[in-house]
Amino acid sequence: MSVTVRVPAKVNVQLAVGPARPDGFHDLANVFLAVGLYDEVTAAPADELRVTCAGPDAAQVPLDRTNLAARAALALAERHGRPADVHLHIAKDIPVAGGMAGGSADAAGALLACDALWGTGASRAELLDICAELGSDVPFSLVGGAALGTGRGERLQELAVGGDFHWVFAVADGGLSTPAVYREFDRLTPDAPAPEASPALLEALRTGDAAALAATLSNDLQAAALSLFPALADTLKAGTEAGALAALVSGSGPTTAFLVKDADAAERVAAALRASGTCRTARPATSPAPGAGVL
Ligand SMILES: C[C@](O)(CO)[C@H](O)COP(=O)(O)OP(=O)(O)OC[C@H]1O[C@@H](n2ccc(N)nc2=O)[C@H](O)[C@@H]1O
Ligand SMILES: Nc1ncnc2c1ncn2[C@@H]1O[C@H](COP(=O)(O)OP(=O)(O)OP(=O)(O)O)[C@@H](O)[C@H]1O
Repeated sequence: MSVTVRVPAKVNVQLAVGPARPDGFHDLANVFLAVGLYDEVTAAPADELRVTCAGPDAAQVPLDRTNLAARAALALAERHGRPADVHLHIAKDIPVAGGMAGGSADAAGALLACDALWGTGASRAELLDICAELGSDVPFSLVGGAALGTGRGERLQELAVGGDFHWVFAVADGGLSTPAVYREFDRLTPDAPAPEASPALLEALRTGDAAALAATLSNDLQAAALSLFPALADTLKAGTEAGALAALVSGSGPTTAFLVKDADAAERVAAALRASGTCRTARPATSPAPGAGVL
């Protein structure tokens, strides 16, 4: 018997970042939107904890206990006083170290898959609690849809979305370390104001208005990501020239996100980005996508 869970990637349509806190994290107003690029995590009984991974970026994924999926299984097992005797297989389609919460998706997926496999019966509140311990983005990977994350991004308020949005994601050659991008933000922004969600952006999500969303997208980490990975400016320019409504760095990058009018525009912009030579590949996807779910 095995259990497979599908989990979406995310893009941050607003990422407002405050000053560094005493614990090293930053307070955020983080508007998450789940997008239809997915990892699948399968949990099956095994003699001991084992992780395998397949997919184009699999070589960059650690298979030891530092893997976020393994950490999720260990955290659930420990709380319930049982061994983490499970084989976790990750079918990886979300870019690694790309700012799309791929590791977080695998953590949320492993948690849900182990809960079902082991019959743990953890409540939603307990699962969300474990998610928050594992990482700031992990609760959103479980919930999906759209949500405003406050605190370090782990305290979620679900948001209504009035329609589908179409995107293209340009996958960069290489990754960026999330802590390094936050450190660069601190260096570039010595007097960051307290973060606040944009009412105009929340309204654009609520009405499903792509043009209004395009006018309100923002990412306070973008300048830091560009400072560490200057070639991203060429990718942003290529997508904009190809007709995207708006372009921004996804979270801590280096994946870049292009909001487009419809599915046809997504195919056109993706083709232009691939031909531009400014990214490794370009992937169309729609949002919102559902959160982690057993298949
Ligand atoms: C950039 C985003 O992806 C936007 O959603 C997230 O803020 C990052 O979330 P994540 O990868 O789950 O991050 P965590 O695993 O919780 O933290 C990794 C590191 O990122 C930095 N970090 C993360 C979240 C936050 N609110 N402030 C931070 O400064 C810290 O240096 C932390 O040590
Ligand atoms: N299951 C996992 N999948 C991918 N990377 C993992 C996983 N577990 C641990 N890692 C490590 O975490 C690092 C960041 O990977 P991840 O793909 O989660 O980055 P990210 O998408 O930029 O994260 P975020 O958007 O949440 O900041 C990788 O370089 C890898 O070493």
